[in-house]
Amino acid sequence: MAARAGRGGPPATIRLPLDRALGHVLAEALGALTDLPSFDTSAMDGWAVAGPGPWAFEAGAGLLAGRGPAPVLPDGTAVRIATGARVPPDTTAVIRSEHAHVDEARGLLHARRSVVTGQDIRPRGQECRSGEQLVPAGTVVTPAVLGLAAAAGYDALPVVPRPRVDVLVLGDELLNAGLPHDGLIRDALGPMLGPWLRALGAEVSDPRPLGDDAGALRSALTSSDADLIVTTGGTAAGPLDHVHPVLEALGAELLVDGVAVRPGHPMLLARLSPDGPYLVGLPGNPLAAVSGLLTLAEPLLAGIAGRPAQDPYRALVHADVHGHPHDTRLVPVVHRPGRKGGRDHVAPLRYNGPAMLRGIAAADGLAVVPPGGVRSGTEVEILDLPWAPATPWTEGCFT
Ligand SMILES: Nc1nc2c(c(=O)[nH]1)N[C@H]1C(S)=C(S)[C@@H](COP(=O)(O)OP(=O)(O)OC[C@H]3O[C@@H](n4cnc5c(N)ncnc54)[C@H](O)[C@@H]3O)O[C@H]1N2
Ligand code: MOO
Repeated sequence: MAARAGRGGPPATIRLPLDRALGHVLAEALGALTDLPSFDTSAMDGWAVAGPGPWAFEAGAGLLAGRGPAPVLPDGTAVRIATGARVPPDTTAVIRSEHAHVDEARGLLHARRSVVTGQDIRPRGQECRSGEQLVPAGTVVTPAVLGLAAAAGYDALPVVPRPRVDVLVLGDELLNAGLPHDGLIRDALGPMLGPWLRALGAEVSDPRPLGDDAGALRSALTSSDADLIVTTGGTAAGPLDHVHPVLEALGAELLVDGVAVRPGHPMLLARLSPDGPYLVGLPGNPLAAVSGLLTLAEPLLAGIAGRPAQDPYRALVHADVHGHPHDTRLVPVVHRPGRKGGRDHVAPLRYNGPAMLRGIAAADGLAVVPPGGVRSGTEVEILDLPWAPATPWTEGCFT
């Protein structure tokens, strides 16, 4: 539902220079603007040779990287060549300097080992031809994608603008500094949500502490120009839980109003108006808020940003995990390699109560545990945390 909502409109496209494009999603596929390499290139420092040896050569620095085209290399001759230099036409092979014997007296070059035609030459177009697709639309621009784009001739990239997110932190009991005291506790969600949402590709404003003030919540919602508003706390039915009443007063459409998931069952997804921002209401219990982040905010943002949603996958779980009688549980897990011939698996972590963050801080994923629980050795679906990402588009392409 959240992913579908996010994909509702066509994603906008902007062009950003390479040094500002990191982390954005490509709005279009990147086609190579040139052959790569764009000329036959020496892969080693050594000698370009033509025909069978020994080869006559002239003294001097020879062919260097970054210079214009070299003249044709006549049969039976050799010329010094640097890594990255253009290989002269009619070159048979490049011989690495450590595999060559230079007879200065006779002006002859000998190979110390057999020479294979084409060795240590990177032929033009070896990596790609001009126009060939390098990276599909929807790919997140990583440092490596930036390098590839530059190599292929790009100065700017067509990307989807980052979704803008406002974070509103509700609760009179929250402190922003120091130790808990007198029933007051530290706000654990404000410091977590900005970086987490940025890791999902969003542009996030500083979290705004609003206390338990329905009027402040209402005016924050109506004055926001974000694509998504994330609230924390106030989703349940307590005396100071203002999220539902304020959404109702604003005529918002509730798309998800509670889920059969623990922790996180009161999470909600709403749209403030048909063209207005979405709102993800995260429960106040910190691990319950993480559940809502992964299952509502992440797919919604992926949809808005044109990014493919996480590919579901399963992994062996290494211990019995108890279940909720009728709801699905999300349990922090960490991936572990199999030892002594055992299979790779995930280990469930302790300290996974709804109000705890100790388990998730050590985790790289959440296991989806069906009602009733699972036995050790069962496969369960895993939701990755954003700092344990996969790159689904490479599968089948280069493997
Ligand atoms: N009668 C019922 N009460 C509750 C139910 C229920 O089904 N029936 N569900 C419980 C569950 S489960 C959750 S989760 C919470 C959700 O409540 P809210 O979203 O309204 O959250 P709050 O009441 O505001 O806070 C809950 C809890 O979390 C602490 N909190 C809130 N914000 C933060 C923060 N930014 N950093 C750290 N901790 C925070 C808050 O102090 C409370 O302890 O409702 C249950 N109640
Ligand atoms: O969402 Mo509560 O368990 O579901 O913390």
